[in-house]
Amino acid sequence: MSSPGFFARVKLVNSAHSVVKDTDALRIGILGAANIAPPALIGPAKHLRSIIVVSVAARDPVKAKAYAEKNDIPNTHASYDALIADPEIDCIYNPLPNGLHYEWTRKALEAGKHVLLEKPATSNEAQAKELISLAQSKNLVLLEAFHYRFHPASLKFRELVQTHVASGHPIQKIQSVMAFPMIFGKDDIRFNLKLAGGITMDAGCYTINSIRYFSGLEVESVEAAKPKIVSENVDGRMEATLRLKGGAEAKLIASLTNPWLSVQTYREILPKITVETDDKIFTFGVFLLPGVYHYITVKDKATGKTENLPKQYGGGFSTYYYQLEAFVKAVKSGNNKDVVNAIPGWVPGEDTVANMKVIDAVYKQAGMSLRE
Ligand SMILES: NC(=O)C1=CN([C@@H]2O[C@H](COP(=O)(O)OP(=O)(O)OC[C@H]3O[C@@H](n4cnc5c(N)ncnc54)[C@H](OP(=O)(O)O)[C@@H]3O)[C@@H](O)[C@H]2O)C=CC1
Ligand SMILES: O=C1OC[C@@H](O)[C@H](O)[C@H]1O
Repeated sequence: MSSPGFFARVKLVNSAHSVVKDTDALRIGILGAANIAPPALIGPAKHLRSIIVVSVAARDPVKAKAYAEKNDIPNTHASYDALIADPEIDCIYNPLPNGLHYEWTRKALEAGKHVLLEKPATSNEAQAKELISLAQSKNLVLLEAFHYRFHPASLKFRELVQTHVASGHPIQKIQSVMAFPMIFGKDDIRFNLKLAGGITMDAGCYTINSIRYFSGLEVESVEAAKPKIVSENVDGRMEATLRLKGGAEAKLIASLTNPWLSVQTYREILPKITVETDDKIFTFGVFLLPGVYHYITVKDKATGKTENLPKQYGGGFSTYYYQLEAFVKAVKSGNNKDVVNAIPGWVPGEDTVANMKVIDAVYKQAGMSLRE
């Protein structure tokens, strides 16, 4: 497949030309008229024959209708409960605020629906455990939307690191950064404690997930956690040091409060993961949205030379497209474990629980209370 150029990629990842749908296409409904749904679900679904976005429910039915019209969604439901209860719907997309993930995902699973659930999965580890075991007991797919993992560039970077590790070079250090200035207002759900806000939940969940995913190592302990508190028990920036099993040190920086026009913003604006072994430093820049742009470099510590690897744009689709394709495959397989576990980038239930466990541990280490 040839790779499109930068502007073609930006256009493609945002484009929404519709393909003809399969007669047995999955039918998915959206909980809430959320901002993330158009790029994360509605657009990508238009490219896929095997899934149709059939409805959206909002707390205000007028808002749901306007959203449906704007996004070419054929139907609306008068409430979240009504959407979940609809027997014509196979799957639910849950992009509600973090603090509502558990309640509405549980309801959807209880109603027999497969769920694509926005990150972070729940407010804390205990809730994640409950949801995962409920999904397993009902043989339903529950996927936490760590979309970046499914993109060809992420798969390539992981393979690169893992191959080097397997050749006798264990990871010594790893760092993941996702730090932006104040792009959301103070009233945003991300800073609302009642809705399980906080930066460790928001950008932090990606940094933790990427450390675990690319290293293939679990977190042994959280050794330090330094928050910048923006309101009671809400972190606007978090820096933490983790110890991974086997001894490697991991650092995360997550922020949504970097000062505009500062050196800090300049240094941290691009999400970046760096993995260091005894002899090499692997870097994956813009690992979160590699469909738009990314770079992968390998620096040889002895010679100081840096190799720039070919970019992996594939067909130029977004991370969300690849994620949705994986979700559909899992559901279509009947949640067959052999199929699901072989999907590159898949986020197994235990992975979701492990990620929430680290978020809890960061909050504990920072002297903050867990989200509820
Ligand atoms: N995967 C990704 O790249 C991204 C993921 N996210 C995740 O998606 C989720 C939603 O984020 P985002 O789309 O930016 O958020 P929005 O604020 O745009 O949407 C959240 C939706 O939740 C509904 N809602 C229900 N109860 C409340 C309440 N008490 N207060 C506020 N909203 C409520 C609203 O729906 P209604 O229409 O019913 O009023 C609203 O549309 C978060 O969990 C976030 O972490 C966010 C951005 C990127
Ligand atoms: O991808 C993202 O970028 C910005 C964040 O605040 C958001 O919630 C996250 O999912």
